[in-house]
Order: sequence, then structure tokens, then C-alpha cells
Amino acid sequence: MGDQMTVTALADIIKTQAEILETSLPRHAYTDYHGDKSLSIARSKLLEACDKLNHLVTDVMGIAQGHRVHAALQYVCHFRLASYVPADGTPIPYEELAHAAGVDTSQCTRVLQLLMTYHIFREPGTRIVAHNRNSRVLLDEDTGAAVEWLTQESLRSSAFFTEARAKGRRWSTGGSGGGAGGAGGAGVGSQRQTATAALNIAVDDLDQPAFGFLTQQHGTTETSMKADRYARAMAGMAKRRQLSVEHLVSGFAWADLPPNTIVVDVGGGNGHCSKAIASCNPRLQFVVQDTNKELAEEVDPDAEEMPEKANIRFMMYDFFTPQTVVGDVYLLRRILHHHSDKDAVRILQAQLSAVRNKPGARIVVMDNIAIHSGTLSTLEERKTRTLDIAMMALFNSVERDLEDWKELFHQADPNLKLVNVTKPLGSALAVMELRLELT
Ligand SMILES: C[S@@+](CC[C@H](N)C(=O)[O-])C[C@H]1O[C@@H](n2cnc3c(N)ncnc32)[C@H](O)[C@@H]1O
Repeated sequence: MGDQMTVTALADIIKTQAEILETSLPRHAYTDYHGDKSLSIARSKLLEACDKLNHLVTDVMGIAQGHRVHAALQYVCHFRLASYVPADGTPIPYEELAHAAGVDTSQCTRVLQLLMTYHIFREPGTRIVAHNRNSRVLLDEDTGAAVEWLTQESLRSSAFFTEARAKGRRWSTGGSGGGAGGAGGAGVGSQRQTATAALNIAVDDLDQPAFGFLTQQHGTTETSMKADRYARAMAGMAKRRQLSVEHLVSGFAWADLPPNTIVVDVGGGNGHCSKAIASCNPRLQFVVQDTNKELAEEVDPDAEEMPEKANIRFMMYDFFTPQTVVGDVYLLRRILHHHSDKDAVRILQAQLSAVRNKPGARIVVMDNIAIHSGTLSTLEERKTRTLDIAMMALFNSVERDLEDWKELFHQADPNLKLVNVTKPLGSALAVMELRLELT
């Protein structure tokens, strides 16, 4: 679909693909893929054509004003406005809603009326507001937390992205190198490198790596609240099909592993990956490692949702320190892309200290592999590029393409070889299998 297409040609594509969706799906169910590849393709083509058509008839000014709608969403999330609107679609007067939420009626009305132009909430009569499909999404605790996190820490860090690059060292708290004219975060020592990410500027007095800050449950009430929001936001994002753990289960030959194989789920959080693998492979053993002690309870063998007979235990472990569990598979899912190359190499090297003690042990990395420009649709590519900015702003990290990943593995150990790469259908993440080649 080239840029040269006319508006009418794009409108024709839209009509054809819209008809496919309309005849196959009930109204209000167009966002779901329903596991049907042809419907998924129709939906992608429809969105791509709409996007290109939009591009032909508007200009960059619309995009430049996007932060205002994000501010409105931030307001809605912060004051929990969605929770005061009846979930069943019954309208509520603005005044009543504002009173319940403890906000100003006029401001609340204006904020919601902006969002309505983006099809979030609806106004079925004078001075009343009701939920629609889009606003109701905010009622899901985890998805709501994901939207809130995106409009809070993530939005703030994006706002300081350029500033961090232009004057990064000005914000470093170290005595030396405090002058202007530094080359941004890149190129300085690992800890300092992460400490000057845009998020560090966006959050007052944040003098520690952003990833640690977002995931630490202890500290001030506010820090702990942010960590909780981040954890729930990640759970909300994991509910999206493209990040589902089902792709981890299908993306590696777990069933071929011998009984009692030890899988070490490094930075495994609440163990949801291990639980998903265990439910199909009950003969494997799992050690879920994380620095977040609160999550240990969710890995409790007696927990209700634990797969029957699953052999899963939790242990506190900092993945920057030498791995102490001698296992067979070290799983690193959605860990390395949150870290700069230097820190990602440190994490891998910490695992290698155990891998060397167990011949045949492997490392399985599940993460995004950035695509090359022009290889997929613009909308697909936009997802990767957007995440790239997010990683730079939040963690001074980047999205890596396959060559970048190979280079990273090589830096960790020249004998660490990428032996297999799989990208399960519908997954945003690829599964990369690594082995230490014997010398
Ligand atoms: C993005 S989550 C990924 C969780 C899980 N692997 C998944 O795929 O859903 C990153 C996890 O790393 C944990 N973490 C952060 N810093 C850590 C550290 N230094 N050592 C171990 N775990 C850490 C966080 O608590 C969080 O659970």
C-alpha cells in the first residue's frame, strides 16, 4: 500500500475490508481478533487504509496537539471518574459525577467533552455523561492501571525525552560532569547512564535507575504506589493478546524437556509465565526469581490459581548478581529490553556464571525484535518505533533488531550463540534460544 494512493482508492479498500468485518462479526466486536487470521488481516488492512487516508487529509498539527488528550485521560484516571459513571450505560449528571469525584463540575465536563471527540465516554443528553465501549475499558483494574501509567510516568518521561538528550548531564547529581553540553545519558557509566533517563528528570529527585524505581515496593508511600501501579499496568498490558503468555508456552519446545528439568524464571514477577508453562508441562520444576518480595505470595503453592501438582517455588534474587541456582533453562522474558546494553550484558553475564556449571544449559530470552523500516505495515512499524522512544525515555534502553541482539549476546560472551529464533503467530515478542558453545 504505497503513499501515492488516492483518497478514493483508500476509501475503496476501507469499504471492502469493512464489509468483511461487518458480515462476520457482531457490532462492537470489531476490536477482537477472535483467533481468525482472515479477520485479523481484514482489520489490519482497514486500519492501515484509514490511517493513510487520515494522513492525506490532515497535517502534523493534529499530532502535535495529542498531549492535550493525554492530559485529559490523565485527569480521568487520577480522579477515578470512570468508576463513578454507572457501568451499565445509565447516564449520570456531570454535577453528580463531579461531586462524587471531588472535582470542579465545569472542568470535569470540559475534560470529558474533549475525550468524547475521541469516542471515549458519550453524552446521551444535556449535561449528562454515560459510558461507551471505550470508556468502560477503564473499569478493568489492570487495563485502567495501564492507561493511568501511560498518562503518568510514561507521559512525563516522554515530555522530557529531548531535554534529557540535550542536557542530560545537567541533571546528574554527581559532583563532576554537572555542566551543560554533556552528550546525554549515553556513554557514561552504567548506573549514571540509567540515572539520567528522561524519567529521572520527570520524577523529582529520582537518583536511581528508573526500572528499579518503578518496581520497588518499599520506600515512601508514593514510591510504593507507583510501583504497584506499574505492576498492575504490566498485568493490564499482558492481557493484550499480543503479549499473552500463551505465546511463551507455544514458542518453545517445553514438552521435549526431560522430567524434572529446572526452569529458572529470572525476574519472573508473580510467576505467571511459569504457571502457564507448568499447566501444560507439569513434570518440569520452576524457580521464580524476583527482587519484589510482595510477589512471592502469588507464587504460593497453595494459591488457588496454581496449576495442580505444579512444582514452583519463589526466591528473592537480584539479576545483577551471580546466578546461584544451577538450572537447565534460564528464562528472561521482558527483562533485557528495559535495560541499556551495558546493564543487559551484566544481567546475561550474571546468568552465565551458572550456565557454565551445567553443560547443555540454555538461556531463553523472550523480547521484542525491532523490525527494519518498510518490512511491515506502517502501523506495525509504528508500534516498534513508539516502544523505542518509550524505552529511551524511561530506561535509556532501546528496542533491538536481530543484529543488535546478536551483538549484545556476543558482548556477554563471544561463545554465547543464538541457536533459534521463533516468533509465534500473533505475538509481539520473539523467543530467542541461546547456548554456550563449547570451546
Ligand atoms: C517487565 S516485568 C517482567 C515480568 C515477567 N518476566 C513477564 O514476562 O511478565 C520485570 C520484572 O523484573 C523484576 N525485577 C526488576 N529488577 C530486578 C532485579 N534487579 N532482579 C530481579 N528481578 C527484578 C520486576 O520486579 C518485574 O517483576
